[in-house]
Amino acid sequence: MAYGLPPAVPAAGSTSAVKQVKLDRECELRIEVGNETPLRLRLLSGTAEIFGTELPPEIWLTFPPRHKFAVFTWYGAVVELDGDTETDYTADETPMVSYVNVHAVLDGRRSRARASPPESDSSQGPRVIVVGPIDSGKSTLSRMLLSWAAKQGWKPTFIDLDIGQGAITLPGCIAATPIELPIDPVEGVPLDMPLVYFYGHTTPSNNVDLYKVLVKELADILERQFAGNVESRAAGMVINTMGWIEGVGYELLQHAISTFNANVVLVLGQEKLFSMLKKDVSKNNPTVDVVKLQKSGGVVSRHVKFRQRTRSYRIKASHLFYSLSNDLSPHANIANFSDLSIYRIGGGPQAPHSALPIGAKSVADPLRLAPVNINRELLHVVLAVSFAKEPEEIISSNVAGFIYVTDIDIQRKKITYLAPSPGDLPGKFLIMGSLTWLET
Ligand SMILES: Nc1ncnc2c1ncn2[C@@H]1O[C@H](COP(=O)(O)OP(=O)(O)OP(=O)(O)O)[C@@H](O)[C@H]1O
Repeated sequence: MAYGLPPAVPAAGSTSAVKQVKLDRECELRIEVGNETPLRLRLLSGTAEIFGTELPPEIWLTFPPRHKFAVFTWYGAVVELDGDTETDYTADETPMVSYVNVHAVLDGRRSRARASPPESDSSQGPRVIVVGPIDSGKSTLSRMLLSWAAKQGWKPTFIDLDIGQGAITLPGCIAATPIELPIDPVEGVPLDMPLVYFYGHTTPSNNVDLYKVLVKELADILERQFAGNVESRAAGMVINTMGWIEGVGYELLQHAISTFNANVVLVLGQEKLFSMLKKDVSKNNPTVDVVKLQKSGGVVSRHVKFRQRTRSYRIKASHLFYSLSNDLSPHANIANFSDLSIYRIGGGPQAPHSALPIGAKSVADPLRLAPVNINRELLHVVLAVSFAKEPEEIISSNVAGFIYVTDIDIQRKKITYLAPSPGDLPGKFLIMGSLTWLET
């Protein structure tokens, strides 16, 4: 957690002043931190939580500019704020009681799973998938359910299928990680041991087949892990999804539900999606619970610009450089072109249209592996470092981390990149998508 120093005395003329807010039971303080400076907040008395994680008493937490969150209290609390906010207001109507009721049901199922014979089907805890349109609060609800479960000693697995935002790692990835402690309200999901697959684009329409293949790979590997781990099997999983719910987006939701064998579908904020899923999911498997939940009035809708900004912020902010070493300060490395084998997935045969027989259509193979020639186009591109030992394993392998190309010297055939640690990369094969990052 980002623990801060005691409050500084505000400078003369400063607009930020320390203020106290008293919250009655079951109320929340909704905050958008100002655009320029961080906000410090502490709990003075009572008890309160941020998205399921309890606040430590009297310790200042520092939230970065533009951060949006809520401090909720079940029994009443007084909090203190130090700094500028874009907005802060208290709400007494929240869906928190219905959310915690869902948690209680899941908790019961976890206990029953733990009490069942290890080999039996009933030893599988809840597999929850959270779905809904963009900005319906899916990530936030996933986070609460995970933190409440962790607080009670469970170690549920968090799976993030949202390639647009990427709560675990970079956008363009799908990932899973065990949650052993309530999620830090400032730092977010821990990056200790994520299992990451690189899709390489921020929308699934770039390559729907590849997206499905990677979801299946992730599900298969988790299934194997669960088979050997009674504790995580009983704790189950919480799956966060994309806000794309129409057309192919809907098909991908159904694909995720069946691939992960989800048995609880939580639908946030949309009646139509709920009734469609209730019909379609129950048809295939009547034992799946499809539950409608109210969207919180506090969820802040982020316009496209802000999304792009958070996306590049996330890429910048350490996630690009997470590595197994957990060293978050990037190192600049130089390699020869011949040292790196870069591949792209999909895109169809390279034969130009004119080379095909008249009337023939080029059949784009979405899973085709194509070697990439190093040229200036790679500048500012984010590449994933695959664990694959052979090129044929690239699609089915997870990734160790990412590098970011900062310079290409065509004459000397040298490539300069930022990586999480100095020295050799943990794998020889690199994957390129459409993910770039330009510091602005
Ligand atoms: N009760 C609340 N009070 C204040 N802010 C909130 C509240 N609930 C959620 N938010 C904020 O609203 C924003 C959107 O919420 P969230 O990320 O959960 O939505 P989402 O449905 O997952 O979005 P997406 O489809 O883009 O992934 C986040 O910045 C989150 O911190």
